[in-house]
Amino acid sequence: MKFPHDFLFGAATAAYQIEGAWDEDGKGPTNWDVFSKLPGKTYEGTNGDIAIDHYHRYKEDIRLMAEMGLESYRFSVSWARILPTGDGEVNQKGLDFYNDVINECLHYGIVPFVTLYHWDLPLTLEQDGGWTAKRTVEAFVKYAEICFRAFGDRVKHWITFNETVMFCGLGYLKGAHPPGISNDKKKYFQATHHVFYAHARAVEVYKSLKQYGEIGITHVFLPAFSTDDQPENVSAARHANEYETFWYYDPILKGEYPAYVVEQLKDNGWTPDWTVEELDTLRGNAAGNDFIGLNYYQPIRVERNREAAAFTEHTRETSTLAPGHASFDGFYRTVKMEDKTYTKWGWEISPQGFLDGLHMLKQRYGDIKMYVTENGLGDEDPIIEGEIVDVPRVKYIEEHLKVVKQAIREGIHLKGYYAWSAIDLLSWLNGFKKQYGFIYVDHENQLSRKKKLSFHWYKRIIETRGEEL
Ligand SMILES: C[C@@]1(C(=O)O)OC[C@H]2O[C@@H](O)[C@H](O)[C@@H](O)[C@H]2O1
Repeated sequence: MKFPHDFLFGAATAAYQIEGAWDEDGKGPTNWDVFSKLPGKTYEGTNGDIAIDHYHRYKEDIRLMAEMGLESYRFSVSWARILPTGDGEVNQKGLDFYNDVINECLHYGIVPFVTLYHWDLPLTLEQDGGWTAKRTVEAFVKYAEICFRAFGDRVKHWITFNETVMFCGLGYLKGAHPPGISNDKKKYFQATHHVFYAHARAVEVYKSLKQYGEIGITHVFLPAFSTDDQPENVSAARHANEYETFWYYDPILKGEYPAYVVEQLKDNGWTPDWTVEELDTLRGNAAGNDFIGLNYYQPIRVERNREAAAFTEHTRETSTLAPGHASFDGFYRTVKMEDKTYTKWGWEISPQGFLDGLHMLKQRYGDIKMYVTENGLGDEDPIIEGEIVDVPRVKYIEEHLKVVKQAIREGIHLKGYYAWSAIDLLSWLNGFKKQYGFIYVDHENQLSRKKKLSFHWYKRIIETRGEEL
C-alpha cells in the first residue's frame, strides 16, 4: 500500500539553527543571540552567528531539497528579521528574504509550511518579561498578522509555535534556554498560558483574513507509560501525561485546561494570572485550530518518585532529555529500561510507543488532523571513505514511517511527515555534534553540502510513496 496521494513527505528546519547572518540586513538581536554566548550554556560555546549560512545559501539548500523530491519544507521565520525590536517598525529586508525563500520553494513545487515561532524571541521582548509578559502576546499577534498578510497568498500552512513545553520548560524550570530561570513554576505556567492565548488570538486573526489555508500548533509528543502495572507507577504515568501532554493539547484542541492540573496548580499557588476574556478566547478559537503538529522522538517510561523533591541543580547536560531525572514537581521520575533501545543521547527508540500514543490522542481529541512535524535520529553519523553512511537514520525513519502508515490504516488522521531535519544544523544544546539531516554540512570545508545515504533513500521513498514500507 502506498501513502495516500495527499499525504505530504517533508523535512524541517528552524531559523536560528540554519540561517546565520544574525545581525545582517536589519535583523534585530534575539534572546538566543545573547544567551548562546553566556559561558557554559551551549555545547563548546557554539552559537547561531553563522550556523550553516542558510541565509546566503538558501537557493542551494532548497535546490537540494527539490533534488531529494521533497514535497513540503517546514521552516521558521525569525521574528527579529521582520520586527527588529519585536513590536516596532517592519524591516522590509526581512520580508524580502522570506519572500525569496517561499518563492524558491514554489519554483520547485515544494509546499512551504511555516513556523512563526521556533524559540528565537526579539531581545527587547525577552528583556521586558518574555512570555511572562502581556506585551509579548500582543507583539506576537502583530507579528503573525504581518506574516499572514505578507506571505499568506502563497503560504497556506501555518504553525504558530514550536514545542512550547521546551522553550517554557527549559526557560523557566531548567534554566537551559533563555531567560535561563530555574525552578520558577509560577512563571513557567504563566508563560505557557500566554503562549496558548497568543496562539488563539493568532488563529482568530488568521480566520478573519479569509486566506483559506490552515493554522495549527506544533507540540512535543512525549507519551508517558508506566514502568509496570503497580498502581503508584500507573498514577505516575497519568500525572506525566496530564502535565506534559494534556496541559498543552487541551487548551488548543478543547479550549480549556485539564482539571487534574488546574486543581493542583491552585493547591500549589502556581495558577497563571489568567482573565475570563483570555479563557473565553481559548474556548472560542479551539474550533478554528485546523491541525496539531506532533514532534515525536520518544516515549517516556515513568515511575513514582519516592525521593524528596529537593532543589534540583540543572545544567546543559541534565537538560538534553535523557531518562533518569525527576519531574519538575518531584512526582515521578523517568527510567531507562533494560529491554529498550536508546540513541547515543539516551532517547528511547520506540515506533510502537508512537502508535500507542497516537491512539491515546485520538481517544481524547477525536479526529483532529495531525502532521508529524518532526521525527528523526540525532546521531554522530558514520563516515566511510568520505561518504556519510547514516544507516541508523534510515532504519529509524523507516520504522517510524511504517508506524505512520499503520496508524493511517487504523484510522488516525495523519496528513504528513516532516523529518527533522532537512540538513545538518545547529543544535541548541549539542552544537553541531548531534546530526539529524539528510544533507551533511562540512564544517571543515567552508560548510560545503553533501548528500548522505539517507538523502537517496528518502528520495526513493517519496518517489514510490512509501509502497515498500
Ligand atoms: C532537543 C532537540 C535535539 O537537539 O535533539 O530535540 C529534537 C529537535 O527538536 C526541534 O524542535 C529543535 O529545534 C531541534 O534543535 C531539536 O532539538
